[in-house]
Amino acid sequence: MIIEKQLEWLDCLKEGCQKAQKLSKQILVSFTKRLQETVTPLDFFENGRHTFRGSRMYWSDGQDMVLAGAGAAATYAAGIDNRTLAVETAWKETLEDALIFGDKQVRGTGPVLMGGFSFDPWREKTSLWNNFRQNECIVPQFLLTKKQNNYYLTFSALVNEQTDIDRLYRQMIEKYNELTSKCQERSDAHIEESLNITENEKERWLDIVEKAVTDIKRQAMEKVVLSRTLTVTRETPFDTTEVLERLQEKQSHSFIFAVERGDSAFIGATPERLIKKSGNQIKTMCLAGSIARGKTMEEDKKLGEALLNDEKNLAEHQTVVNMISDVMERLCRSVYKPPAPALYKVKDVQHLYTPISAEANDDITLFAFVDKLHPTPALGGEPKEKAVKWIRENETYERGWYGSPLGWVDSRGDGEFSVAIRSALVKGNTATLFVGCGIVADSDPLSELNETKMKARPMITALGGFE
Ligand SMILES: C=C(O[C@@H]1C=C(C(=O)O)C=C[C@H]1O)C(=O)O
Repeated sequence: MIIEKQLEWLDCLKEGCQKAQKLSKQILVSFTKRLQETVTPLDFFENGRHTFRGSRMYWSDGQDMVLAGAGAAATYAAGIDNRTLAVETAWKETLEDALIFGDKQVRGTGPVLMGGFSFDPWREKTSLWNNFRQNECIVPQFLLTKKQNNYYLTFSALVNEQTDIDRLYRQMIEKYNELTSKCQERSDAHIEESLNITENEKERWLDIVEKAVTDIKRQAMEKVVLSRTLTVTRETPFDTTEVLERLQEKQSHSFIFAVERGDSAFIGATPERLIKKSGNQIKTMCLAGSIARGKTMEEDKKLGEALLNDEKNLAEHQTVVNMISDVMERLCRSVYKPPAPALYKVKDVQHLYTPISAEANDDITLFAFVDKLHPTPALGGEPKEKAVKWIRENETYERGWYGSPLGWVDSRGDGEFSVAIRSALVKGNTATLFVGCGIVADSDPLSELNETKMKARPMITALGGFE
């Protein structure tokens, strides 16, 4: 521990308290320092196991950025109507008077809002997701940002005129020491145990797919994405860090995430980006249309080629391209997309993929993109409102945060939201896995069922099954 750095955080808190007195309001104070001695994001996450259980979050972009948050300095949730913009407005109000110290140039440092939104706020809540609000973004009290090989730690706190600064400071330094201490070897702790896998309401799901096909043929809608759940149990409780570690090991190029609330954790490794914003530079992607990976390179290539030429999958994909392009044309200039989809290969599955880049019009925020894009027809359908209503009325379980925007935004407005698929909600010794697929006029229920089985494999592996 470097003494001068500790004193800097104390000074920041004192300044925050003075400003809170002057303005008679709560002030968000944050302080970022570059870490000389590194603690990996997974160690940081694991170190928070006792003190921060239920308020930890992990998010990796699968490239060069990992964020790990512990504790909540501030929490933002909103009702059903205009929820994305309501969270954004509250966040902007906080930022107006926030005191931000330390290095301000690095993306994903300083006060960062991390969290997500449920798939459909109008869907009735069930006990499955009882630990998760419809939407919730938090500014972590401690945020570890790994950017390439640089590590930054951001402290954040809300202070008011009454805050006992010395006490808060002492408590935070104690927790900081705990979070950044050397982690014991975890791999020994891995539990090899057999899993019990149940496919829930399989027959009923096949009927729902058939009903969707009938409605699509009647032209009630063009496409709808239907999902189902599998329940995976074992004798002993699942361990969030262990699952994250396996995802990180086997699917390091996907967005890897974990959000803990109460004694539940929503975990996954998704290939799908909803939106990334750096300054005015925007990146999004259309990912729809799926086939298995081959057992040999040759088979893999053949399957890929079949997918690239399959009319049903191309049509499913095009629906997504049309909708996302339309949103991009409205909110951006210089929209670029390749003329035809390419393949995106992940563990066990390959997809049709069209990346889109653009330059955002001035004043268009990351939240505005989230608001307009979610759900794309890769997770909802087309037309959006009809498909989401159809899902609400016909799917037999609550999606909760599955298929929803999950990510972060910093005080500069930069950030990224992934689409939370290939995921599971883990609670004790039970994991609920979510898998879905796009249904169009010529969908065959049994092939769709097989597609969802294939999509469940990576998560089952991460829970300790298969391999
Ligand atoms: C809905 C899921 O995946 C989505 C549906 C796809 C499809 O229908 O081909 C492909 C990728 C995702 O956009 C899921 O994995 O649960």
